[in-house]
Amino acid sequence: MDRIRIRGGRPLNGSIPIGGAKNATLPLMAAGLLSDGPLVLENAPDLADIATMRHLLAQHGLTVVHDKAARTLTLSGAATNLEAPYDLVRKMRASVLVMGPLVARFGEARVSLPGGCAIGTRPVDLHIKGLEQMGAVFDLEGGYMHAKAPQGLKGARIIFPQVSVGATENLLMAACLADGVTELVNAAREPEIGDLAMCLMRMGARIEGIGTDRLVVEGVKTLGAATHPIIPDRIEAGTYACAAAITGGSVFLEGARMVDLGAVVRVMREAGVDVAEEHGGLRVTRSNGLRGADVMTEPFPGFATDMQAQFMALMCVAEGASMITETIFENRFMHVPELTRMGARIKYHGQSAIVRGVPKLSGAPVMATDLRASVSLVLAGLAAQGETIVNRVYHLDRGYESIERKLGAVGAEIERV
Ligand SMILES: CC(=O)N[C@H]1[C@@H](OP(=O)(O)OP(=O)(O)OC[C@H]2O[C@@H](n3ccc(=O)[nH]c3=O)[C@H](O)[C@@H]2O)O[C@H](CO)[C@@H](O)[C@@H]1O
Ligand SMILES: C=C(OP(=O)(O)O)C(=O)O
Repeated sequence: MDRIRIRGGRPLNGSIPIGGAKNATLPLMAAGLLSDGPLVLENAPDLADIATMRHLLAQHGLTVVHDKAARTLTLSGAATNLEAPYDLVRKMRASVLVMGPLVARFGEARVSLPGGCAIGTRPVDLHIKGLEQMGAVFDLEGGYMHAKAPQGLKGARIIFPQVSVGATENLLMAACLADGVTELVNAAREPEIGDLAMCLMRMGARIEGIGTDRLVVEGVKTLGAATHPIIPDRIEAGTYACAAAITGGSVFLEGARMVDLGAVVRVMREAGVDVAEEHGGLRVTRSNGLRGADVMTEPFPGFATDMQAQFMALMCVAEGASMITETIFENRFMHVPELTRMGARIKYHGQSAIVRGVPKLSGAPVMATDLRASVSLVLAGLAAQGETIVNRVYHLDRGYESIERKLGAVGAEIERV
């Protein structure tokens, strides 16, 4: 059951529930290492990455209970093993988020270096440099980062030379238990960071500047129990917004919030898609033709790199040309050759792609190497004439819960085969 078959050409109409954000849940789970808990995370999605993080934390010694019916994750206990093994870290890069909490609370961590991945080299130097500034000493041995801070971490002024979501999260968590004040300058402002900060505050942390690029954290001795609702997944919402738009339908995205979508809504409107706030969610409707629109990926509130592939699929059937520039990751156009196999006209050079819209795509067997590239092929398949088979569905299961059920419920002809 690792392929999805789609027969395209049906406009989507109805309502799609948006789950808790994968990219908020993963750091929130890592925050469970900072206290004995219990930390109760509400609105938890059921995704492969969440299961991987659960395994990682369990092998550190935490008790992690995922009540899928109640959609809660409950984390409790203290870490007894300070090593994050290669086998789990290579499966999911966000595993590196255990490093800050482990060093801050236990004075030591041994975390496998994640290595590169399909979308770029993705080094973790900013995580390491920040922790070093806070007094940790690093050794690299056998592919592992071994960090030690036997006297605990100390507050520091850390100026990020480049915006990094993961490094901001790791250092924010570490700073909560450091001695003194930590200032994170040029911090990432993604909604998932605000969500993490809110949860840490509920656990007893002292943080100022939430939602800005300067976070100031006054370390405390211990953190405690908390219950925290996870924010809705803005990338899942944006993806289904593209599904409504590419099929010429009208879909209500239950739970989605305009404020989290940043530039994505502005660009979709420029492309001729109507996005409106309604009670409890967003309605996305496309009644007329799509127009080409240019985008450049940027840190939040700019256009999210995690929406680039989906927007490109949309632009494949727009009238006119669109220029799509990827500035965050150096290799995030792996969907281009696959979209081309479906009849798209795309040329790319370096970090920019020109998409010239065509009236129709045609279904084909396709495969992709990462999560968002895979879902862009599902979107193209929904609009294409004939049958599309998307292979390697395990990529989709990392970030989209019940994708075939959610799309099927609004009229798509889609099944797992
Ligand atoms: C689990 C999670 O939340 N993943 C998201 C997170 O990934 P992640 O946290 O890995 O992404 P970053 O924001 O750290 O990466 C941004 C850029 O900075 C570079 N960099 C990062 C750290 C570092 O130490 N050195 C360095 O050079 C990266 O290679 C990349 O080019 O933010 C990305 C950018 O919005 C999203 O695409 C991912 O979906
Ligand atoms: C790139 C992504 O995730 P990760 O950082 O976990 O690889 C993503 O969610 O699109």
